[in-house]
Amino acid sequence: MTLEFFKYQGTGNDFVLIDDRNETFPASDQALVERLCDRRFGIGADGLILLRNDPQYHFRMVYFNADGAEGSMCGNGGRCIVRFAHDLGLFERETRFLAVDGEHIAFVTEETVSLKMSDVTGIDNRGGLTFLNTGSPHVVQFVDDLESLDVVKEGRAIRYDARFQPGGTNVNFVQPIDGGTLFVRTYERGVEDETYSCGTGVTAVALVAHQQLNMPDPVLIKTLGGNLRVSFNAKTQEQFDSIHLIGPAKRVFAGTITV
Ligand SMILES: N[C@H](CCC[C@H](N)C(=O)O)C(=O)O
Repeated sequence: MTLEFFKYQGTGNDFVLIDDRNETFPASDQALVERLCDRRFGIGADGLILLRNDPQYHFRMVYFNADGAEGSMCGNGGRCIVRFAHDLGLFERETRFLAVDGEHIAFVTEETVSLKMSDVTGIDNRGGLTFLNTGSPHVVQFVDDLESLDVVKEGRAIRYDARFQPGGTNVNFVQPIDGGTLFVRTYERGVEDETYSCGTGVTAVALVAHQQLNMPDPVLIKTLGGNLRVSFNAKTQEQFDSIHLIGPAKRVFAGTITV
């Protein structure tokens, strides 16, 4: 079988995008998705995303982590599929689409995609670790020297910690740069490695920084792959709506692969 694919990236979080409006992609073949995402034996990506039709929306997003399993919400992937749908001509400036965590609205400009994220209803303390769900589960931990932190080692220990079983969690390490800017590095579940950026992760970080450091809206985030902005409305200290993740998302290349 020959597959046509597109490669997109949003602040270095990279994805294989497939136009699957005719629903021919074998989505239950986990080994195939894993192989397509493999950086040596496949195309290489942090995840794979199918663009499918939906009767009530411009499109539906189906997201798989690099391990081939269907994942929870992916913020950078969401921004990339919005750019993809725009490149396919499915909408002009504003879109409504469906993802695993429900409806999303997004706006595109030449440079950026602004994606409305799900509302956040709580921030927990799990035995000393700050945990919240922004569409995907995230731990947020402040550290002093993020540059030299072993993110894979420290992140993996928390990802598999008993407090977050059975699903596990993504893990974000954060160091404030100034009163409105944070440096973030993320260990991603399902990729089982550090990625260059994680959209639901930096969203979680911004909300926690508002709660714990009084950081005002919007929060600016620096990741290994570039800069993002998170804007939000704080209803209480741990409830947020009108959350938007804003930053670049670009097509890198297109290709065909025989599988
Ligand atoms: N990179 C993604 C997160 C994917 C979530 C995934 N790692 C999981 O929790 O299963 C993002 O930009 O939000």
